[in-house]
Amino acid sequence: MVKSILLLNGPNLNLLGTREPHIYGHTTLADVEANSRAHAAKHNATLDAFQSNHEGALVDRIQAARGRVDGIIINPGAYTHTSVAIRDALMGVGIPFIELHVSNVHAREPWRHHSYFSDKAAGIIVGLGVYGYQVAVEHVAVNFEERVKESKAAL
Ligand SMILES: O=C1C[C@@](O)(C(=O)O)C[C@@H](O)[C@@H]1O
Repeated sequence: MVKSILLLNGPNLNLLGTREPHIYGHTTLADVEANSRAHAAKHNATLDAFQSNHEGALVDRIQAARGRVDGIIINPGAYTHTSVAIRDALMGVGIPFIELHVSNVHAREPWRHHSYFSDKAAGIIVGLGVYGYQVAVEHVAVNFEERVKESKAAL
């Protein structure tokens, strides 16, 4: 059973709800996190949420999840397009993850089209607005069982 989910949000996602609402909508990060927790609970899973504007803090949080977390949902924000360090951290802990973007990055500036995460993600959710977080939680809680077994066997 998937018991423990970690939800990570990168830089500027603390401004959800007020930041460029025509792109990111009006829902706050606090609401996203509460809703994600509630959906995890429906599947008897716990969800920890962490947001940081600092790359190293996100790396530290991923490392601390090793052996404790079954699946990660990450919106790396702008680090999507730059961060080898966060990619390496995810690879290093071997925890399966979903990459998520509130906006459709592929319909935006060309430099948002490249991600350091997509080729390693179990799945990618883009452009569903904050509803994507709910989809990601449901998917991890219900469908990550096999991946969790594989990642635990590899530890
Ligand atoms: O900060 C963000 C948010 C984002 O990850 C999204 O959720 O759509 C897309 C990124 O390009 C951007 O830098």
